[in-house]
Amino acid sequence: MQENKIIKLTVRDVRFPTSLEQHGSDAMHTDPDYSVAYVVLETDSDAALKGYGLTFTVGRGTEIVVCAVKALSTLVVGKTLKEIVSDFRGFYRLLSSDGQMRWVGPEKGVIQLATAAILNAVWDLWARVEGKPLWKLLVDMHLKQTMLKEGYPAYTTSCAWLGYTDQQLTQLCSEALAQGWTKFKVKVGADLQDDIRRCSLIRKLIGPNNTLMIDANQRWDVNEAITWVTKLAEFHPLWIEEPTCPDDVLGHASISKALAPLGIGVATGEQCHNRVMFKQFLQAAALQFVQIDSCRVGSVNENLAIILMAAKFNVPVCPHAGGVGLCELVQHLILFDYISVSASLNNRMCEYVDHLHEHFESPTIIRNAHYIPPKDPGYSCEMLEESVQKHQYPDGEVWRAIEQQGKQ
Ligand SMILES: C[C@H](O)[C@@H](O)[C@@H](O)[C@H](O)C(=O)O
Ligand SMILES: [Mg+2]
Repeated sequence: MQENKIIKLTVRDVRFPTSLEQHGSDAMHTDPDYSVAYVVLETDSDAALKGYGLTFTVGRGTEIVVCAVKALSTLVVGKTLKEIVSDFRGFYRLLSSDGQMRWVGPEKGVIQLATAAILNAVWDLWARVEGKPLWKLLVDMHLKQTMLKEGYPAYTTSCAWLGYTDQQLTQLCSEALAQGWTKFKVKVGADLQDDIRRCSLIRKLIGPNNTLMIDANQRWDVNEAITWVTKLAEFHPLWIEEPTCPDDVLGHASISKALAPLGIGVATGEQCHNRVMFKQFLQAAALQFVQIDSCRVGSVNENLAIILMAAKFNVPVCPHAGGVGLCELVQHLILFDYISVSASLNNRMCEYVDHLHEHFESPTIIRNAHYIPPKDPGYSCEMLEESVQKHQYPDGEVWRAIEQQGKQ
């Protein structure tokens, strides 16, 4: 391998005004502008190879993540890729345990999101240097024919965001059924009567045999979660996602225990800040579905540890995706899980949200409700330069236009 010295890191604040149409809305995030802190690593390689990385965040929070990435950048610039990957564990610890930065984590919150964006770019660079898509770099073995032929099963969250009307829900759900989707997630948690109406509507539309999941985005207390979900049990959801505070391990365990007789599992992970939290959730039997996220924890490194722990506890991994770029990235990890770890599709699926893929150089390919394994080298993080420029906050043309409208 050439040395590939990293000579520059740039990070940009890229936001999409999704809140204008209530895309992505839920019980806690009523006006999310889907955003990324977008990192590009430049190298001195002959081919001027670059690594692209990102982390997903929402609206104004992006500027804090960008700031954290800048603060970490000195730990990366000047290093060679060879140096990094020959002691990746050491490099991971350098980023996550820097003596002057770890106080603001450690390994959680903004600093961890920033670590994820940088490490995602390093993984992307490495996979590009090897000329392979990341999942192949990880499995580095003969391909499983089923994945190539059929892809990895996906579920959709795009039909039933909390801010969507019943009419929108009906239309999107009917379209999705026609496209072959069989697994659907509905946002719940703001108003019980609304939830009953929406779940009943979607259950009627999808029929008794398709799969339904519900997601409360941390809206309830523990007892409230149990009572509320019990009232939705008649719609037979497979799981309740993020029923309560994402840090409340024992609370999740109580909810899991109470809902088990109803055949409803607990899913969580999109805001689970590190592998130690996942370990506790698994040890306490506090979740029945592990929702890894490509941008919340310390990139591929930490997700591999979580995938292996989930296998040890025999709990299926069903990644969180959507946002900006989360589907693009996490598909690599779930392919690795299937090919090298779980070798099972039982109760397993990967989230898919039909938004913002057009801004990526190698957007996800979905066929018949399955993720088709990506073939382009890298970790699928690279965004279209035009999209980045247009959405860069606050000077990109999209944001300038919105500001103008606000003034009129
Ligand atoms: C603010 C976001 O859209 C969340 O609602 C979203 O990540 C969600 O929890 C999901 O499971 O996709
Ligand atoms: Mg969720």
